[in-house]
Amino acid sequence: MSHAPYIAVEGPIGAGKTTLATMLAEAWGYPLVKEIVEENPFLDKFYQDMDDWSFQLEMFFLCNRYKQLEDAVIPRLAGGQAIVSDYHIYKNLIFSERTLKGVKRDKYRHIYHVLTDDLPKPNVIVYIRASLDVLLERIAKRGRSFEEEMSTAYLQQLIEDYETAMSQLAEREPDTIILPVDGDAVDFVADRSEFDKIVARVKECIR
Ligand SMILES: Nc1ncnc2c1ncn2[C@@H]1O[C@H](COP(=O)(O)OP(=O)(O)OP(=O)(O)O)[C@@H](O)[C@H]1O
Ligand SMILES: Nc1nc(=O)c2ncn([C@H]3C[C@H](O)[C@@H](CO)O3)c2[nH]1
Repeated sequence: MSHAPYIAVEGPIGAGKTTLATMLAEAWGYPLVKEIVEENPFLDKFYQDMDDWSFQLEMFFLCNRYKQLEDAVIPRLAGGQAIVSDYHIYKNLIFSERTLKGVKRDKYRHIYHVLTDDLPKPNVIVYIRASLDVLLERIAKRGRSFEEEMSTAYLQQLIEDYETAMSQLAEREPDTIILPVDGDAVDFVADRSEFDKIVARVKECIR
């Protein structure tokens, strides 16, 4: 491994990333880098009018995640210490390729690569896959008001975008191991033994 364990959890909206990343960080006593959601000033506007607000939202997420990497991830890895994150910065590109068009997409791609190409990459991405029905149920259960505006078609598209993006990432970054978890069948919240199996699989990757 090129640096200390850096474990990211990924998957489409509501898959359980924060839940699993929190459990993993607690199990190992590693710090957790968590996505900023409630303080995001553009999310509710974005869900009301995606075309109008997508560039602002994508730039906000990108700058925010870049800052978290700069402040929390890079210094920790430089000190030889492990960290868990409930996202991989690559998700910015998964979303932006879907939400942006034309000149704004080109500009965003450029800024994304300038900012992220030399950042440390996770050793492992735990990729939670889940079906549309399960995601819809979890999003509804969580009850964030701005997500009530989210269309089913958008969520279905993101499920497919994640599948494509994860296989492209596996080819482009062979040093990052992608561990798929079946989020429909594996309930790591209710069943501790399922969580323990995920822990064991991640451990295998970071030995
Ligand atoms: N395995 C699971 N079984 C049942 N409920 C779950 C499971 N994992 C997560 N949940 C619940 O589903 C909801 C969404 O989970 P969570 O917030 O962890 O998802 P997320 O992937 O981080 O979402 P987002 O993409 O919005 O950041 C929460 O209410 C959480 O308690
Ligand atoms: N457009 C867009 N780009 C992103 O990079 C991104 N990251 C997360 N999200 C949305 C999903 C949840 O509603 C909520 C919390 O994850 O924010 C995003 N939306």
